[in-house]
Amino acid sequence: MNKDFSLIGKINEYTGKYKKHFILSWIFSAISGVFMMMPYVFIYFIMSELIDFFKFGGELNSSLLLNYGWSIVGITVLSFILYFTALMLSHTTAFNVRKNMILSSIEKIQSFNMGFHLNNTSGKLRKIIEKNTADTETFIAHLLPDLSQSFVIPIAILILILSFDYRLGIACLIPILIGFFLQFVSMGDKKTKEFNRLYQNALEEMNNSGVEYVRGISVVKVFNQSVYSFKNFYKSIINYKNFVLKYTLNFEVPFSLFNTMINGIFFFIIPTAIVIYNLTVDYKAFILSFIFYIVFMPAITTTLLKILYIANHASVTKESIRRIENMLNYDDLKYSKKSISPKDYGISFEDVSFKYSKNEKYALKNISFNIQQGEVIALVGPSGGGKTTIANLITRFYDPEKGSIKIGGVDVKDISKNELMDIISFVFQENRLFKESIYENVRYGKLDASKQEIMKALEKAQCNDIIEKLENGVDTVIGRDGIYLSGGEMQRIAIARALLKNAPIIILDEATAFTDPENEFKIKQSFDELLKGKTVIMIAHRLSTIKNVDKIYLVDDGEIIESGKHEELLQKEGKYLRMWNEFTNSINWKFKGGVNNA
Ligand SMILES: Nc1ncnc2c1ncn2[C@@H]1O[C@H](COP(=O)(O)OP(=O)(O)OP(=O)(O)O)[C@@H](O)[C@H]1O
Repeated sequence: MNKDFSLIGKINEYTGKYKKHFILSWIFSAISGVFMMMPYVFIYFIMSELIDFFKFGGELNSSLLLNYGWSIVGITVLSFILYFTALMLSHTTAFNVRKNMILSSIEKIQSFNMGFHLNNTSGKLRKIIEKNTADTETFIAHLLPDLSQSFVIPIAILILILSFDYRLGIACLIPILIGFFLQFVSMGDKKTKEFNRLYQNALEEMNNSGVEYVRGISVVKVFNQSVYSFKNFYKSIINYKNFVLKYTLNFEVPFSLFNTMINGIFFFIIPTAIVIYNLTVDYKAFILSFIFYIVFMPAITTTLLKILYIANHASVTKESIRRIENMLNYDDLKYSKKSISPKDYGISFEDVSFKYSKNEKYALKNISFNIQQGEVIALVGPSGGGKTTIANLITRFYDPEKGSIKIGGVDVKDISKNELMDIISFVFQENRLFKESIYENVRYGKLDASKQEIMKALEKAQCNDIIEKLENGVDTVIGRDGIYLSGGEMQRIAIARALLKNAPIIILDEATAFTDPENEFKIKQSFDELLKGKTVIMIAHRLSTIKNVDKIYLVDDGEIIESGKHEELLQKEGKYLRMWNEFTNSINWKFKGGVNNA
């Protein structure tokens, strides 16, 4: 979203049922702003009485003065009460706007396909949502009431300064206008917007690399490094510092001039007063006005500085909202309305080409292959060859640029999102378990599963030994009270979840990558259960695990360069044979070293 938008209009979109609070906060604050100016009028009347008394003598009308005094107290108290109410209302609005922004962002993010999530880490998304909604909340809570005052008070000031003595009023206006002109020239709306954009970029970069740094702290510690060695983080801190410093120094002269101008109203008003004094005949009116302007000056200066402060924050908030909306402006995959159910669970790739982004090379080039329902196939090949990409396309984490992917003869684009997710189970390289009980973690596979079904899945996935050693059994919360599971144990829980889901298509991505021999044996047993009668796509590096599959596809540089059964591929004496030899050599090498994990 690069179009300009109205900040108030945008905030209003998120107020929900708190729209009334939002409007009332504005009204109360505006009235309070007008009331804040009124004591100056009474001060003028008091001064008028005093000048008459000192000049002409006679009796001082003390009851009138007392009335004026009490009026000042009353109006000031009323103004405070109104402002306080406005702040209460603006705070309630702010909390709710933030809540609505977070909820709608999460709802939208959740609906995006996995491609979005693979390219945007959860840490990055969290930072964007948290920081920008916090900026918006602060603005609404603390500055929104002042924003309405910044419209009303200048008008009130203008009326006041021009109505007592317009000549002195103009003398006041000259430095104000010069000050704002200087400020506008040096820091116009466009420049402020650009500054805020660059500032937030620098801040975001520093935050993101900070998260990366914290995540990699174990490496930093093991290698006895410091923050200086973590180049990205260090660079982003220096970048941020340089940017802010350079920009601040840019405004050293214009901002000092602005400040001097609006604080230097006396410099204009005193010479004007001297000239008018020599011309005027009504000395009382003149002296009265002059004293009034002297008393009123600080109110003008404070208000003007406040307006500048609000304008700056409004620009920051606008940029914050723009960032959230840009993130949510993701071009998600389109799902067909017709939604056809596949006839069976065979998978075919027909001349599929794909690249992750326009400027990158093709990750897959004209790939075609067929997997029959119930077949177990394996994708092997060098790192970066395109194995995971094939799996990502079946689940529609992305759509191919060319060609089509079909399940049971139906293009995956024509299968509804829910059905596609229901018919495929994905066992990832790193299986994420939620910070919940083992029972709940497995239940995510099928939300309406009975306890019996869940326990059965755990048993089939060879998880009994894990549950037995934990005091609270299946109710043990993983990640709490120092209870953590090993990679292999987490994998078995994830397999139990997949078993419970009982999807007809299973994709295993490097499923045995992190396991020790004992765990691997158990995992193999649980796999046998999981894979029974299913269409299976295995992505594997350890060739020993896929020797018996129905068909092996060797994917290299985005192409299938060899395919067939293990024996057939060996006979071809091509790349697969070389990989197999390297694999068996590595086993022998490990044997010599006395360790064999293959
Ligand atoms: N999210 C992504 N964005 C951009 N490029 C990507 C992304 N994921 C993979 N690639 C690129 O696509 C190509 C294929 O990667 P892919 O992960 O499919 O290979 P792989 O065979 O599964 O590798 P490995 O065995 O190391 O997991 C590589 O060049 C990789 O750099």
